[in-house]
Amino acid sequence: MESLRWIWGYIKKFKLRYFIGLFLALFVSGLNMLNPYFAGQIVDEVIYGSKEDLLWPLLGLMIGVTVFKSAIRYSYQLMFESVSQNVIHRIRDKLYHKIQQLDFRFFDKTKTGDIMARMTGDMEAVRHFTAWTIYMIFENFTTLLFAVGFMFYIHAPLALTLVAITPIIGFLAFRLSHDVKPTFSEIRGQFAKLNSVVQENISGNRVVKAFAREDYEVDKFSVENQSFKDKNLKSAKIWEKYLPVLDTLAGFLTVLMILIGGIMVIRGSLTIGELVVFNSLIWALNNPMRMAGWLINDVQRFVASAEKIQELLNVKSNILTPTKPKAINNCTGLVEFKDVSFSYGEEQVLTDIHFTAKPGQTIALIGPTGSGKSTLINLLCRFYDVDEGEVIVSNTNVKEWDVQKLRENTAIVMQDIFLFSDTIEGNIAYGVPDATIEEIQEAAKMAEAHSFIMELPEGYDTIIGERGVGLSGGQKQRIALARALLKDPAILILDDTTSSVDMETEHTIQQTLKEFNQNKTCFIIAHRISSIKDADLILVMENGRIIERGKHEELLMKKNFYYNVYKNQYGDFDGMQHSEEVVISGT
Ligand SMILES: Nc1ncnc2c1ncn2[C@@H]1O[C@H](COP(=O)(O)OP(=O)(O)OP(=O)(O)O)[C@@H](O)[C@H]1O
Repeated sequence: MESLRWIWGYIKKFKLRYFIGLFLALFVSGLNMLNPYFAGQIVDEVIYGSKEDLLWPLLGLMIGVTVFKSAIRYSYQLMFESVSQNVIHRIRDKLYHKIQQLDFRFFDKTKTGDIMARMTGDMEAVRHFTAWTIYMIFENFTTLLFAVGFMFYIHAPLALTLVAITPIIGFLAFRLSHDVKPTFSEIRGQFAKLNSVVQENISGNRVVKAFAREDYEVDKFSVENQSFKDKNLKSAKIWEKYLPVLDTLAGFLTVLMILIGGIMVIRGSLTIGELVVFNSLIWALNNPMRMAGWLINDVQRFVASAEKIQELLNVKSNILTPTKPKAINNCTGLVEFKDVSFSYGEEQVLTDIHFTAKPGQTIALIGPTGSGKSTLINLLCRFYDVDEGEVIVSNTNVKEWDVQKLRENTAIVMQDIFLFSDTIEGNIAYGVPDATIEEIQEAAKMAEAHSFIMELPEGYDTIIGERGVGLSGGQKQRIALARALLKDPAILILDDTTSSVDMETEHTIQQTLKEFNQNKTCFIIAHRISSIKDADLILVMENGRIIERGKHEELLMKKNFYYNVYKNQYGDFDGMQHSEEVVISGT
């Protein structure tokens, strides 16, 4: 019922068309009574009444009714199809819009394949229900009502005998509906799993091949595929139990009608013509019985899919713009972390983080993998909310910002670079769609990407494959950097952005960035000392805490974690020599 109410919310925008369709279906149900009536007239009046001149007009009427009925049926089928396409178009739009609003936590725990299953298979089940199932139920039901009414009008006792069987059918239909429903939920769930396996396999196909794990992947798929088959068969077994009974009852109805009707004809209480009418109308009783099983399946499939779609539509994002966000016209780039603690789940990932980054400063984050560097940045962009403390940007808590504005003022080059299957120009201009080609080229030059782009056969018009297939790791990083620089943000965040770029190119990029960042706040996460040594403030992180802070020289003097990293990267001799120089210059 809930699912019906939900789909009605979408259908009602097109209710005029839908009701005209239903009215036409009702009209056709009524027309369905005419040919049996004419057939009865041919028997009683033409054959037994010897009114041969009525034969051709009656046959003509029968042909006319058939053609007319087909034309009307075709037009209302088109109406239902058009409403269903409009409905599904709106739901798909809404779902896509919803997906854009959902936060990182949702994507952390939801598989892409699951979302894809809702956008495709579940949508199709809803479309089928709106376009076909509803009118089929209505058409079958109204035809049955007309037929029963007509039968009672012709011969009430015979009609009553035939109708007496319907409670059994009603009971069976109810049982089938009840038994089959959970299996459809299972099927939809399994379909989502199957989709996830396929999606992950395609996304990770290079890893699969590199590790020669094709057989393992095939086995993994087979397990899910088998389970999908089993769940479908389990569902089929349930309706296979009921469908033959419904079918037999439908057949039994014909036998019953011939038997009792025949006796009545012999006894003279029914004319042969009336028996012919009953015989022609019996399909209107039979058909709904035969269809009941299939239609119930369709309804339950729709309910399972509608529930899945509603579930996604009802997910609430935790990261929302407040009802009255603070109006910040000029983001200064001042960033303050005040005693920030954070966890993704049970385990604390950041503890007591505090620091201030002034406009124009470069803040570097270094530390072992998993120490919380990227997480800290995630809080700055409000991809997640802090558990304790405050993240303040431009003197305003990030929770008071309009989320979109906050992100417009930050540009991030993520560790896991994602490029769209679009031209290089389109990828660089992603954040600034109306940028001129000169501005795009300028950003590419700053990111040291211009020269390699120009060497490509189609330059900036080169279409890069999904996720940037066709480019080297360093090239992808430079395009992602250009994309961020083009935004000209108040806060620039580079998460391991030059890790795949050679030292020389990295050095050139750094020099360019120094000029570019003069009045911006820049965060650099890196593992290479060379990437961060010129930073105004280096935060050394371990286990979610800042364990050292200061400038390069100050940290070397501390001879602690940072010093050891430096020693490892530059070698003992050079490290010692350099640190001595530093100590000397620091004294
Ligand atoms: N989305 C997430 N859900 C749950 N745990 C996460 C998530 N992202 C990171 N973590 C965990 O949080 C901790 C910090 O991860 P984070 O990515 O911030 O580290 P990092 O210092 O940036 O590491 P690296 O240098 O390898 O990029 C790790 O233990 C990681 O497993």
